[in-house]
Amino acid sequence: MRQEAASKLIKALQLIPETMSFILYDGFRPLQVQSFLYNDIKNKIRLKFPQWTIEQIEYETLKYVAFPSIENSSPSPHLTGGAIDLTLGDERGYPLDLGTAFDATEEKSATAYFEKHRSENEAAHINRRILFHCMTQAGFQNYEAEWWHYDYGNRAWARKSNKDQCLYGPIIATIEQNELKEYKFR
Ligand SMILES: C[C@@H](N)C(=O)N[C@H](C)C(=O)O
Repeated sequence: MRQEAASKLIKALQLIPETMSFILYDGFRPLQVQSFLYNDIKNKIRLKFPQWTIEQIEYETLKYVAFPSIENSSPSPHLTGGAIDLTLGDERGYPLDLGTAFDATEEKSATAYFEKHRSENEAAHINRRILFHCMTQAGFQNYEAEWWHYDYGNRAWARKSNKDQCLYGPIIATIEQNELKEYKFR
């Protein structure tokens, strides 16, 4: 992650109850990884809804994964180093119940789902609130379709925080044989 975004994450970690921990999934992603995820999730949605049109499949895909882009004007959030996917763990680092699996492409993944369906899963309702309040208090913005996705400094963050400008553009990384060879900030 970018340095300031990482500092904000440490701040959020200091706000969660002592009996909890953070489990980090994805921070910065190079374009190849974003492209892989985009195609993978699109295929899964195609298999789940074989009767859907291409437009419906693309619409649903874009709910759960950003279009892979290194354009200065519209980089995918994870390509900026300002996005983080995470969940809460217990004190030994075992994941707590947040209501769905990470990356589940379903209605229940929406952060506020349990606000209206509290009785379905009281623990997930409380855990999502804890994650949300600690992350937003530290300066992150949540992506409403995914309880695990938070942004700092990128375009999504700037838009939701009413800032005129974002802090981070894309990070252009060269990957060879699954290793990061070189990167530059934009
Ligand atoms: C794929 C999922 N973990 C994710 O990161 N989704 C958001 C929308 C993204 O791709 O930026």
